[in-house]
Amino acid sequence: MPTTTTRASSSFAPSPRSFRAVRAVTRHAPSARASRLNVRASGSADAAYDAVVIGAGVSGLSTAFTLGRKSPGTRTLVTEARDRVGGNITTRSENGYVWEEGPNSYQPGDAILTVACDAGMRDDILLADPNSDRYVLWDGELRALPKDIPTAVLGTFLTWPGKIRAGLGAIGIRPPPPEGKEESVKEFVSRNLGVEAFERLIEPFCSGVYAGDPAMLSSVAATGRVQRLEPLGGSLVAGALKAQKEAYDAMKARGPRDPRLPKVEGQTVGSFRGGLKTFPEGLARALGPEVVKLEWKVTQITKNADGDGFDIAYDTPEGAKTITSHSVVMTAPAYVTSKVVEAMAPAASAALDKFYYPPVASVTVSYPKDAFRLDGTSALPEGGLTGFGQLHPRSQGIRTLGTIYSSSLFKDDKRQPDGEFMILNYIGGARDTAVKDMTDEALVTAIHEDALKTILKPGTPPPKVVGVKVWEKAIPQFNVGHLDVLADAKRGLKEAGCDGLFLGGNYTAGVALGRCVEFGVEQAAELETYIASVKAKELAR
Ligand SMILES: Cc1cc2nc3c(=O)[nH]c(=O)nc-3n(C[C@H](O)[C@H](O)[C@H](O)COP(=O)(O)OP(=O)(O)OC[C@H]3O[C@@H](n4cnc5c(N)ncnc54)[C@H](O)[C@@H]3O)c2cc1C
Ligand SMILES: C=Cc1c2[nH]c(c1C)Cc1[nH]c(c(CCC(=O)O)c1C)Cc1[nH]c(c(C)c1CCC(=O)O)Cc1[nH]c(c(C)c1C=C)C2
Repeated sequence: MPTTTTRASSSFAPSPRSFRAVRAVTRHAPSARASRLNVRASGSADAAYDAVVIGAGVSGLSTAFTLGRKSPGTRTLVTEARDRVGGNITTRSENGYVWEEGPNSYQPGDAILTVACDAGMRDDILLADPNSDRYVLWDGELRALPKDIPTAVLGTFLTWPGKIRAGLGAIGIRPPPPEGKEESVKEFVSRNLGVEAFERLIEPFCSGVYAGDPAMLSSVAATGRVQRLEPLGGSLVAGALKAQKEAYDAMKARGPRDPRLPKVEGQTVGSFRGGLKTFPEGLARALGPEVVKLEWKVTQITKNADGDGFDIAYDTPEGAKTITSHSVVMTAPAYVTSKVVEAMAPAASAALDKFYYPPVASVTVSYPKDAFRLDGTSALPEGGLTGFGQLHPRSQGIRTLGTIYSSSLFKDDKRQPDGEFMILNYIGGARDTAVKDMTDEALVTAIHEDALKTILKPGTPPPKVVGVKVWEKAIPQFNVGHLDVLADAKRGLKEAGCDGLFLGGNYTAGVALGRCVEFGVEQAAELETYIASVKAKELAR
């Protein structure tokens, strides 16, 4: 029997409590509403807030936290539809297990580490063993992804013809980029590095980051840091050298690294003591309950009658409310934002509705430590697996996209009972959307049968089920055309006169947690400038 199962989409499912609230309330006419807001002596409605951030995932919380630190006087509110903060970050704990239902770790860039230190979480940061291997299944064998160029050249990950093709392509001996055409990841990588490198290295990477289809993902939008190397240097190698120089110069210009930040080595990834949710909960605590409002579900945003901001309508546990703000940062998913701006900015709404979020199920199970085969991966002295996890290219006959070795990743933070080893399996994605209709039992059977083919000893009985979560709309796909659609959405807002409404969140920033935080920090600076300009105009009136 499962320890726990949850089935919910990443979109907000209203609680029975908020349904009751919606039915009970009589909506206020605009004139009555104005009387509930700050009213100036002149009688016009004053904006109650300088900035309202919608969504208390990492993007929204990082924006609000940074804004609060940079401009403490700013009247800021964060509103969240669910009864908890974190958004996709959902760490669960029960019966001696601590497990992640959404993201499992982050790349420890300076932005996320700095925000964590600023919010008092320095001692909670966990960094995994920098040598943790990522394995890719190929021809029945789990092969460690090469960590550097010498390992890629000397190792067995690619065949000799594959290595030669990739090497020649990387130095620029390959077909030129097509003029005026946005390439998919599959087209870009196959052209630059050859089909073998694409199939063995990049196709599984697209699963392990987007649960996506590399024939649909855009090379410029989904792998921008790699894609830009070709135009930067004329080839991937020349571009990488130039990018390295740029990064070195930028580092020198920034000055010495903040001494509070932990040293980041090799391929390490990060988490927090007690799981990833420690981070959003710590940010929400630092902001305080007056700033972070839970179960406040935005239903509509309109421009306010005075033209100096927005009216934001909510369903809340206390009934319907409308507040006003000079600026709004929308970090809810694109399909939510599309609905709430529809009346005010129909063209932006239509663009936002185009972003695609496929379903992904995360299935966490636990086996006795000695259930694992010790070939393919190295063994802990007492059994079990070491490393980060494994990915399964679609061509290899395994339905599960990949498996995280949860018990090996952050060993110092005990997350399962003694004698057991817990793994987190992701299944579904853009090329297997049927997972959203599978029962929890069918999902567990699917991942167990796959694990028997790769890491379990033959005959291992079914696992203890720790938790099953189906994300019906999991990760936005940065598919071909993504950047154009995003530009259309921004243009639609501008043309509808919505200056002061900013689009944020993972479909704008990038899907990595670290990137969402970095974007939140950047957005806070943009907001600060915008609010200052609104206040200057007010003073001049
Ligand atoms: C299964 C899975 C695995 C992942 N693995 C990783 C990983 O290992 N590493 C990594 O870096 N990233 C990973 N990601 C991606 C990462 O988790 C997300 O990109 C990131 O958490 C997005 O944060 P966000 O704040 O932009 O959006 P969200 O987390 O989606 O936050 C948006 C918030 O808006 C709220 N909201 C929605 N509607 C309304 C409304 N009407 N009114 C008010 N609020 C509303 C939502 O409830 C939510 O809290 C994974 C994602 C998934 C789904
Ligand atoms: C199989 C499904 C998924 C797994 N993780 C994700 C999905 C959809 C989501 C995800 N994973 C990573 C990121 C952030 C990327 C970043 O730039 O920081 C996201 C959104 C990190 C990541 N995970 C894997 C790789 C190769 C990367 C890139 C950076 C790094 O090397 O750390 C590998 C990997 N992901 C998953 C598994 C099972 C796996 C195994 C090796 C699950």
